[in-house]
Formats: sequence, structure tokens, C-alpha cells
Amino acid sequence: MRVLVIGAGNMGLTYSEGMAKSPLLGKHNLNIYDTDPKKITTLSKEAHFDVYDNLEDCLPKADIVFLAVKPYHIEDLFKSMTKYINKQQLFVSLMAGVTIDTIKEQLGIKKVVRAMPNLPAKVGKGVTSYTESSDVSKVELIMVRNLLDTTGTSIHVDTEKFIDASTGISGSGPAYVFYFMQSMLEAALKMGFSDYDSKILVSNTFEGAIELFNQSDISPEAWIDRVSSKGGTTQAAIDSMEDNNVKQLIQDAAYAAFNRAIELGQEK
Ligand SMILES: NC(=O)C1=CN([C@@H]2O[C@H](COP(=O)(O)OP(=O)(O)OC[C@H]3O[C@@H](n4cnc5c(N)ncnc54)[C@H](O)[C@@H]3O)[C@@H](O)[C@H]2O)C=CC1
Ligand SMILES: O=C(O)[C@@H]1CCC=N1
Repeated sequence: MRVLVIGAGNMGLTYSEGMAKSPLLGKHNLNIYDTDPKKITTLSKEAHFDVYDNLEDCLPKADIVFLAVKPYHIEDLFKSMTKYINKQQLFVSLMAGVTIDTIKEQLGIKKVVRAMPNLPAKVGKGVTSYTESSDVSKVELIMVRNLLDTTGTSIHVDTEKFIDASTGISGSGPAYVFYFMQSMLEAALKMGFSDYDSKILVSNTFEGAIELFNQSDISPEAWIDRVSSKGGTTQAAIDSMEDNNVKQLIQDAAYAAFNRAIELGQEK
């Protein structure tokens, strides 16, 4: 099985590295294509996998093609792809918003898996949701799942609505966590801690809280209770967040991303 990844950016490279390291594929069955000459030069020197600057040499021989460009790149990309593709090939899109029907229509193909990954895939802790067009067989779907799982874990969803919804939760989600971290870092700096100490305080707090959550069946709400003393400091902080409607604002943000994913799918 030969896999081609189109787009050597954050996601394309992350997936390429995950798949190339996996015994499922190995680096010689993994090719990557990009149009940016600087990226091609850098990647060619690193030689984790075979890098291409033209579709003619890599697209016809691929069995599975990952699409990892920005949604606004597809117009040019799809035009350049059509003469090198065949109906046996399976396309896996990692792009936010772009629908299965758009990919099928614009490429004139039938087998598409639409997936929504996230950036912790870089450290093997990604979560990817995925769904497929009706022409993808069960065996092909298992193959794709195995490839997605080289960067973490995956969940199968029945409709594309849940791909857009998971964009609002997990796809964009790492940015919400970083936003919270940045806010805590800035508070620590204002309180007078050094850069180094602020980073240690904040990153260990996040890591420790996640570990507690993962190692128990206790909800985040119940953990908040365990941190809080009546009339104490945590209560003062949580009251401040509740008074400022922070929970609602975070939910609004997740919906803003969900709705933007739907909108992207309608922009052709
Ligand atoms: N960055 C993230 O955390 C996530 C990104 N995604 C999706 O992944 C996709 C890629 O995002 P990033 O990797 O962040 O973008 P990026 O900007 O880092 O990478 C895009 C790559 O595509 C290349 N490219 C542009 N036009 C091309 C063409 N015609 N042919 C070949 N390569 C071309 C660019 O040179 C660049 O290397 C997007 O559609 C995004 O919605 C999904 C989930 C998370
Ligand atoms: O911001 C974006 O559109 C992409 C999709 C999810 C994360 N990054």
C-alpha cells in the first residue's frame, strides 16, 4: 500500500511522520507532495520519506491520498490533480469544512474519507473523527483507521455534521486550551513570577489536572468541588468566572468554530 500526503504543513507533516514511523507503512511507501520550493528543499535533506514537487511522479502510483492543504487551496490543487487520478484511489481529507460531495464532484471520484484531526497528533496524542462516502468498503475504512491511529486515537462518526461539530471541540480545541494557558501565564507574570517559574506553575497545573481527570471516573465539576474549600480561594475564582459567564463564552466559542466549519463547506 502506497500513501501520498498532499500538503507538507502542520497537519500533512504530522501525519506523514506518524505514518512513516509505523510498521504499517514504512518510509518508502509514504510520499509527500507540496508546491513550496523551500519546504521541498528542507524536507528532501531530512529524508524521512520521499518528497515530490510534481504530481505526475507521485499521484498515479498512490493507493491512498491524504489531502492536507488549506480549504482555499483546493481550487488550484484539484484542477492539477484530475489527470493523474484513478477511480480505485481512496482520498482522505483532513481539511476543515470541505464536504465529501465537494471532493467527489470536483475530483470526479467516489471513495472519500473525511477526517478532522488535531495538533497533538504531533506527539502521538491526537484525536481524529472520521466518516466516509458510501463507496468506501469496510476493509478500506479499517486501513484508514489504522493510518489515522498512528497519530493517536480516532472515533468513527456517522455523519459529516459530527465532523463539523468535532472541529469545534477537538480540531480547534487545542487553541482554547492554549488560550486558557496564556491567560494563566500572563496572570502569573503580573503577580511577579519569572518566565521560567510561570511556565512551570502553569504547565504542571494543566498536566496534573488532566492526569487526575484521566485516572478517575470523576467529572470536572466534581474535581472543582475537591479543589474548593467553602469560602476559600478557589470559590472566589470560580464565582468570578460564573459571574462573568465564562462557561457560556467557551461554549459560544466552540459553536463559532462549528458554525464556521459548516460555512466553509458552503463556500465553493
Ligand atoms: N493546524 C491544525 O491544527 C489543523 C488543521 N486542520 C486542517 O488541515 C489542513 C492543513 O492545515 P495546516 O497543516 O495547518 O496548514 P499549513 O498552512 O501548515 O499547510 C498547508 C500546506 O499546503 C501546501 N500547499 C498549498 N497549496 C498546495 C497545492 N496546490 N499543492 C500542494 N501543496 C499545497 C502549502 O505549501 C503548505 O505547506 C487545513 O485544511 C485545516 O483545516 C485540521 C485540524 C487541525
Ligand atoms: O482553524 C482551522 O480552520 C483548522 C481546523 C481546525 C484547526 N485548525
